[in-house]
Amino acid sequence: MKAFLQVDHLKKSFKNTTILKDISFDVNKGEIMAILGPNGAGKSTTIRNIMGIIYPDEGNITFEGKQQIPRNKVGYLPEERGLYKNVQVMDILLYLAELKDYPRKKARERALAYLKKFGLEGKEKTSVEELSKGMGQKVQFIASIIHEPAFLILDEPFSGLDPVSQELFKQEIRDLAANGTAILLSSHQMNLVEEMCDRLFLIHRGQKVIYGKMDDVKQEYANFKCTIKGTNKREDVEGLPDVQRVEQRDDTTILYLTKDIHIASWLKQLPDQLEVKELSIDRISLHEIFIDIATDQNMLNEGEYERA
Ligand SMILES: Nc1ncnc2c1ncn2[C@@H]1O[C@H](COP(=O)(O)OP(=O)(O)OP(=O)(O)O)[C@@H](O)[C@H]1O
Repeated sequence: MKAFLQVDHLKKSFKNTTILKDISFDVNKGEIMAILGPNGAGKSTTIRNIMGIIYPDEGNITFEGKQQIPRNKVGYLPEERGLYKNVQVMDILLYLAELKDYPRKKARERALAYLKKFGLEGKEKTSVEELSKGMGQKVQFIASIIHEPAFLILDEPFSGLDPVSQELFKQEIRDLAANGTAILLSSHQMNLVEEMCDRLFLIHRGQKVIYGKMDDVKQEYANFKCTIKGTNKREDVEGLPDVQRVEQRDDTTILYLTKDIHIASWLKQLPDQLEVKELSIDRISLHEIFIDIATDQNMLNEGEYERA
């Protein structure tokens, strides 16, 4: 796959504080790449560097091999929402398309089609300030893709959307990638990231922690967990083989298991005195992997992971 965006050894400090320490990743054409990390990790700072809003202290950012950002080929849904308020929906969409040198007639056609798709048919003449939060977000999303960008940055695209609208956005983002758009997506909604993204780049305190294909990351980090309903003492389960961590709440015990264990064999050796009203085996989710990293639990202490 060909990279549209290449970020190499990005470093950025504000005053005397280093915010980004040697960040490198790329985004290929036709893929959805997630940039993830706890609050304050440096995601928006990375995106602002890519967009040329701020400049890196060190490092290189290239678009199809060139240093200059090809503004007309880039779409950006920023974290800070806000379109001009006192303007009609169609006018703002056409204005933004014009800024990208996109033909007016095509822009109007696309705007109408997207407004219809997102349930905003007939809102062309509505003033932006009269839109609800979710409606405003839909218009801003349309604004970011009206000019058919080859590279799209979406910062928290799902916030404030109802479940139906989330599905619409999900499908649209997938379709854009399927048509060759390179997409960099930042979101705290791990379930959506897990479903949608091809690769992920996870930063913590301005440094890379995980960079790789979603499937490989899950394979590497999504260990099994065993959830048991029943009254069991912590000390009775803590000593069981291959148990890395135990969580207990009321009569539920969750045993986080070590990597690469054989589940059938592990189940066979559970002691007879264990009270089991219900038992389930699952792989931990990206959400749980994220929490482990954000709270500095053991998982990644053995080193970094890269398999992009
Ligand atoms: N203009 C600035 N001046 C000084 N510090 C800044 C500036 N912008 C960001 N920072 C700091 O850089 C760090 C990273 O911020 P950033 O906004 O990139 O995080 P983020 O990963 O996008 O977080 P969130 O998930 O909360 O949006 C934070 O500690 C923040 O306080």
